[in-house]
Amino acid sequence: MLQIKGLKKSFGKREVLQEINVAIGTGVTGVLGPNGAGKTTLFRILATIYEPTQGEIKLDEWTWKHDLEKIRELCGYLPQHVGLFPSITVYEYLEYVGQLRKLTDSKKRRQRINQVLQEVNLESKRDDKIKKLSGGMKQRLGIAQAILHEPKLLLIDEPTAGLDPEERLRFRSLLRQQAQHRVILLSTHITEDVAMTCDRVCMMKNGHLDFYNALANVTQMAENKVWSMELSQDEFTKIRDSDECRIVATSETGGRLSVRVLANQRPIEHATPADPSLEEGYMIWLSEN
Ligand SMILES: Nc1ncnc2c1ncn2[C@@H]1O[C@H](COP(=O)(O)OP(=O)(O)OP(=O)(O)O)[C@@H](O)[C@H]1O
Repeated sequence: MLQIKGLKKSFGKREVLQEINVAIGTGVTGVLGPNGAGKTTLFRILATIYEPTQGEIKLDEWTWKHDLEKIRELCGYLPQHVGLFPSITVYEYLEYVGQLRKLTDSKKRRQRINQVLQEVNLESKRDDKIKKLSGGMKQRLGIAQAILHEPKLLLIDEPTAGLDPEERLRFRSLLRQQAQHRVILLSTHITEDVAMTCDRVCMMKNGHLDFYNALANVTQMAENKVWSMELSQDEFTKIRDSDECRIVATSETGGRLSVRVLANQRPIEHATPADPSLEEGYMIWLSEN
């Protein structure tokens, strides 16, 4: 269990994290938030790169204040931009990380590398130079370096940006496989990553964090606020320019526009209520926070 109490972080006079209080168990927890919300700052504190300005963090019985070395052993981190060495092979890189991570017994280290290569499906690439890997393969190697020492807390910062749909699916299923005995935090802007991968979700804005125990609680925020309708061009222009409505999807068939709109009131007489998505719940949360 990861417990964060009264966590604050300031850079100079700027308060970037404001009084974060949350307790997170095993499984994948999404951390959704727009640019600048404070997600990376939170992850860097958890990864022991930044020190908090105030507050307590605990993983099971270990604390960030008193057990820093132990926390470093228990924590795996895939940053937004992982520094892989292009001219060495996949295996050589994991050998290097294994030594940094104090896997000192060479036989056990070799076994663990082989096991992880299998888990992330990179066995056939083990002797390829890193520069030859695709973006998705590099992200999978990023996960491999983060889980090599079998961490209890796994921090993954925006992993699917720039991946093609197939690699994105593969990455999501890899994360799910890792979730059984670990606390995994997945930072992302992409609600679909959360919908497909996460057991629960936190939402961050301006350094403030709200925790939701089930994704359905976020989806529900858009209940009775999503409408679908067909519109003429004139009607479309009216709705688009209205302060009361926000168009979230549009498609065109035979000159008529099918539109999905977020609005507190029925935006036009023939609009029908629609089932909300996680993304729409998130958009409502963003507009209200
Ligand atoms: N080292 C630093 N010094 C000063 N300000 C910083 C520093 N690191 C981050 N910030 C500021 O803190 C705020 C939160 O940044 P952070 O990178 O944590 O957000 P984020 O949610 O990860 O955003 P993104 O999705 O764009 O990565 C931003 O306004 C950023 O400019």
